Amino acid sequence: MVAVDRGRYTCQVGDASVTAMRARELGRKSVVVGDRVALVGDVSGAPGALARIVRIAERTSVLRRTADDDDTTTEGRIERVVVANADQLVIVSSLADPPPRTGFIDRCLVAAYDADIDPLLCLTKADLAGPDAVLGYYAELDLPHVLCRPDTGVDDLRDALTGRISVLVGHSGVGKSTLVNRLVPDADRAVGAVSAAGKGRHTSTSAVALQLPVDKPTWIIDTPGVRSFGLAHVSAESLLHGFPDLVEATVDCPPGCEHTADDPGCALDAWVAAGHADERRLRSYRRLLASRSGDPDPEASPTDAV
Ligand SMILES: Nc1nc2c(ncn2[C@@H]2O[C@H](COP(=O)(O)OP(=O)(O)OP(=O)(O)O)[C@@H](O)[C@H]2O)c(=O)[nH]1
Ligand SMILES: [Zn+2]
Repeated sequence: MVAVDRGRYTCQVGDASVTAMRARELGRKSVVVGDRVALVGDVSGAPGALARIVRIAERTSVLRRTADDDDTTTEGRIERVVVANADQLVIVSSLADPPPRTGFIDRCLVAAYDADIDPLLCLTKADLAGPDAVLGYYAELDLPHVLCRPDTGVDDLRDALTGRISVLVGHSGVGKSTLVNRLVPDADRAVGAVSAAGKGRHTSTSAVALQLPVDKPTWIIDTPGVRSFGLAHVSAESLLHGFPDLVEATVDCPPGCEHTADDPGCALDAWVAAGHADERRLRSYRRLLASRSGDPDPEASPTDAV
């Protein structure tokens, strides 16, 4: 399933784009972009033809987010499946305009590791600022990255995407639509101007899977609706696995240590003091830990940016 719009699902069957509705037998099961589905009815893709989705295949991966982990109401705690069956999460961050936000990248990394999806850091607007600050912050991680700028094309990114199903996430204005248009010239995603507030203008709306014109089956899933990655559904232990540069230290923590700044004897402080990991990574981890219990949104914190 490649797109959904007001209860109408678009499914790719060979070269045909088939419109389908949910069949009643699906019950309350959700169908999300990336799902492999079984269709019955008119699958010709002819104008006006309508098929029905009768079954959803077992998912190989599920990328989730909580709607908003600041919101402690039931609605705010609802866990949503963003995309099914992806094998790579492309975290798109601009190096300037808007400035990179490592807090957001860290959240995405947690979501990727939690879903067992490989992360790829895609740094855009390399013509405006260098990548050293961001790459320095992740120096202890084996994090693959690509740099994109207007004049050098997107060959490195295309190579990293080929043969995979990749989800693109990023704040508004980082240049995601620009990348998608260069990778899939037919996509025609709206490119907007960054607003004076640096927040970017919300120009694109619905998630969609697009096939890249390369020789292996290759998909990118653009998720313009995903503005943040609430992690309330991720356990404290899984959260720590989003910080592979810190996780090793915790074997020396006292039993029951929750690794907060208030935990006496938490081994993470000594680990960072000894120079094994960047102190800002520990602060970021503790902010995320706190955000899950309803404390102020760490993404709003100015210390979030490098
Ligand atoms: N200098 C520079 N500007 C870029 C680059 N890539 C994109 N831009 C500009 O950044 C602005 C935002 O680009 P978009 O592609 O619309 O960003 P987006 O992430 O899709 O934003 P939304 O559509 O709001 O989700 C546009 O004015 C682009 O022309 C780049 O590599 N360098
Ligand atoms: Zn600890």
